[in-house]
Amino acid sequence: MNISHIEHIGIAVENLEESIKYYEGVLGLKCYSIEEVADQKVKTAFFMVGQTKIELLESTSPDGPIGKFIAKKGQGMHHIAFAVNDSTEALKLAEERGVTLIDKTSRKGAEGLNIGFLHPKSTQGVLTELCSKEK
Ligand SMILES: C[C@@H](C(=O)O)C(=O)SCCNC(=O)CCNC(=O)[C@H](O)C(C)(C)COP(=O)(O)OP(=O)(O)OC[C@H]1O[C@@H](n2cnc3c(N)ncnc32)[C@H](O)[C@@H]1OP(=O)(O)O
Repeated sequence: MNISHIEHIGIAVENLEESIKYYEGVLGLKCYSIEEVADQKVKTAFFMVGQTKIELLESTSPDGPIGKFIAKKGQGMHHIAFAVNDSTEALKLAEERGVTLIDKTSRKGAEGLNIGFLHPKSTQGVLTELCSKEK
């Protein structure tokens, strides 16, 4: 699997602008990027914390994964993302080790990374993302 570090922690929020005010105004972090990822029906905002990022996720549609998550559970921690060398290889390995995949192969996520998700029902309750840089 070769996980090198926690790439980011994904947090579902109702309103990106309001949440950015908290992360900047209270915690003193700096939002360095806002990006829409149409494929995932989200708008993201990123903050660097050491080597790890916080990724805020606002839904752009009620039927997207974040829209559905917030409707059921409200705002809060949504997923953990690990940096790996090759996300498609890591997905394959996870499947061989008995994990149910959401994505069979990688797709494009924020910041141009190749990403894929493991189903929380087979990862001890935590939605898990594997991501790697384009080689
Ligand atoms: C931009 C990109 C990036 O980083 O670059 C992103 O982050 S995109 C971030 C947004 N995209 C994604 O999350 C894509 C992957 N997610 C998905 O495909 C979906 O959200 C699923 C995780 C499969 C959930 O699907 P859906 O909402 O249709 O099903 P559901 O609500 O019935 O959930 C099925 C079961 O999983 C649980 N469940 C749902 N979301 C969960 C989460 N975030 N963490 C832990 N458990 C979770 C539910 O409680 C439920 O358990 P019970 O059966 O016990 O009630």
